[in-house]
This record gives sequence, structure tokens and C-alpha cells, in this order.
Amino acid sequence: MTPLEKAGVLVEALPYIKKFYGKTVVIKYGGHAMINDQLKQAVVTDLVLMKFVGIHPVVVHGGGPEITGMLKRLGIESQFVGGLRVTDSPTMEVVEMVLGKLNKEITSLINRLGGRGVGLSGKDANLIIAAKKLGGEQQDIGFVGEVTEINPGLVETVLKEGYIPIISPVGVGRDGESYNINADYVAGAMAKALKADKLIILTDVEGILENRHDPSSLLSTIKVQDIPALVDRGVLQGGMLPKVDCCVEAIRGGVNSTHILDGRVPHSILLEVFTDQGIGTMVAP
Ligand SMILES: Nc1ncnc2c1ncn2[C@@H]1O[C@H](COP(=O)(O)OP(=O)(O)O)[C@@H](O)[C@H]1O
Ligand SMILES: CC(=O)N[C@@H](CCC(=O)OP(=O)(O)O)C(=O)O
Repeated sequence: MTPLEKAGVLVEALPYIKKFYGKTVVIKYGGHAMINDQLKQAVVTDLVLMKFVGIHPVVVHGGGPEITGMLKRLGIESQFVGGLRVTDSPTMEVVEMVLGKLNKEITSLINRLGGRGVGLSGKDANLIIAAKKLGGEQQDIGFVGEVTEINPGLVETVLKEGYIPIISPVGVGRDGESYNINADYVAGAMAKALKADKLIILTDVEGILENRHDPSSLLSTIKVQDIPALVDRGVLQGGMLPKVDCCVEAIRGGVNSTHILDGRVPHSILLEVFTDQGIGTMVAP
């Protein structure tokens, strides 16, 4: 690329920088999108770049595959009910340990790349208040939580001071217990509470596919009112359901745009925020 072409790329980004300057963007970084160090570096570079051009990224991370891996090493088989991990007391201990480690890994990587990352859990300053969630048929699935309240003050302060907050999906109950919450739900609730402009969910598929086995069947936009039919037709299943739910919650809470993107594509966040390329699926009001 010639120097002039390079300048052209920067100029092309200007309308987007102006549009999002000073705005908050919540990014859900899922376990399946954290597949290798090179990709992690690309994601984190995007976050640092956003911050330096005046946009406020907030990261909510998952870690499902890593939790499953550690439980396996400890001889504990994972069980899921409706996509949620059945979480007894020893499992909760492992969940907090693994998420804590991942949280600090992402934080350190941001700091190494010149950003100022601050790792938080939902327990810090009562950021995420949770209540016990029951399984689909009202069964007891242990310390699985649902978000009942977000106290965003700490995150807002940290953002204003120029830091990038990285949040792990562990909530605290009114009973003082720790609760394991699906990270998608935390991202949706956080986007709403922070009045974010955009919610981006990074995952390990191209976006929402009409046929899960055919990457060319990507739906580039789906409307909230079309979702029940997509669920009835069996298009939306498993891990995609909480993502779509969380986009809907965010939209109803005033978030302007929500996107499900392929975290395996390097710099997918930059492509979404700073270009006109319609990558992934936009869930639209
Ligand atoms: N219509 C669909 N299009 C794409 N993926 C789908 C669809 N329905 C269900 N899925 C599943 O959802 C998965 C993403 O959810 P999940 O595994 O929980 O990801 P993450 O760890 O990133 O949160 C995909 O890998 C795919 O198996
Ligand atoms: C209750 C529940 O299932 N919690 C999730 C929390 C981590 C998560 O959501 O990670 P991903 O985004 O990578 O799937 C779990 O234990 O796996």
C-alpha cells in the first residue's frame, strides 16, 4: 500500500470516528472466539485503537470452553441445562478461578499494547447483582444467576478516567453468594445500563445462519419481530439463543445497534465500527 492509500484508509474512517466519538460500545468476547493468541492480540488491538480515537469500549468476557477444560482436568464432567452450566459449589469455585485468570490475561494484553485495562468482576462495587435462576423446567441448577440489577457507577468512573474495563460474568446475590451468569446476558444488561450506543457480540460463527451448516446462508439483518418465527423454525438454537435475547434486551433498553460477529475474523470489530462492510448479523429494531 502506498503512503497515499494509507492516508485514504484513515480518511475513510473519519466519519465513523466522528459518529462514535465519546460513545460507549460494549463488546462480548466469548470463549469460542478466544481461540488463539494471534486472534486475541487482534481483538485487543482493536479495543486499544478505539479508546485512543475517543470511543469507550467495555469488554464483557466469557470463558465457557476454558471452564469446561479445567473442570475436566479436575475430573468433573460439565452438565448443561438450556445452554447454562449446572453450577454446584465446587464448580462455582472453578468458574471464579478460571474467569478471574482469563480476566487478568485480557487486562494484561491490553496494557502490553499501550491501553489501560482494568479487570473487574460483577462483585466489584456490586456491579452485577444476581438472583438464583432456575432451569427451563424449574429445576435447581445451582449457583446459576440472572442479572437483577447493574450498578454501573464504577464502570462509568473508570471509563471517564481513560481506562478500558474488562468484566467477568460473576454476580453477587443479595444473600452474598457468588453466581455464575451467562456472559451474553451480562453483556446485554451492561449495554443497557451504560446506555451504550452499540453492542457487539463476538462468537465462533459468521453470524446468524439460515442453515447452521452453510456459512453462505448468513442473515445480514434480522428484525426483532422476526425472531419468534426463526425460533419456531429451529433456525435459532443453543448458544445463539442467549445472544439474540441479549440483543433484544439491549435494543429495548435504548442501545442503537446490536451485532453478532465472527470473532475468528481478525479485526472484525474494526471492520464493524469503522467501515461500511456489513459483516456478521445486525439485530435491528
Ligand atoms: N442460526 C444459527 N446460526 C449460527 N450459529 C448457530 C445458530 N443456531 C445455533 N447456533 C450455534 O450457536 C453457537 C454460538 O454460541 P456459543 O457456542 O455459546 O458461542 P460463544 O462461546 O461465542 O458464546 C454456534 O457455534 C452454533 O453452533
Ligand atoms: C451459567 C453459565 O453457563 N455460565 C457460563 C459463563 C461463561 C460464559 O458465558 O462463557 P461463553 O460466553 O464463552 O459461553 C459458563 O459457566 O460457561
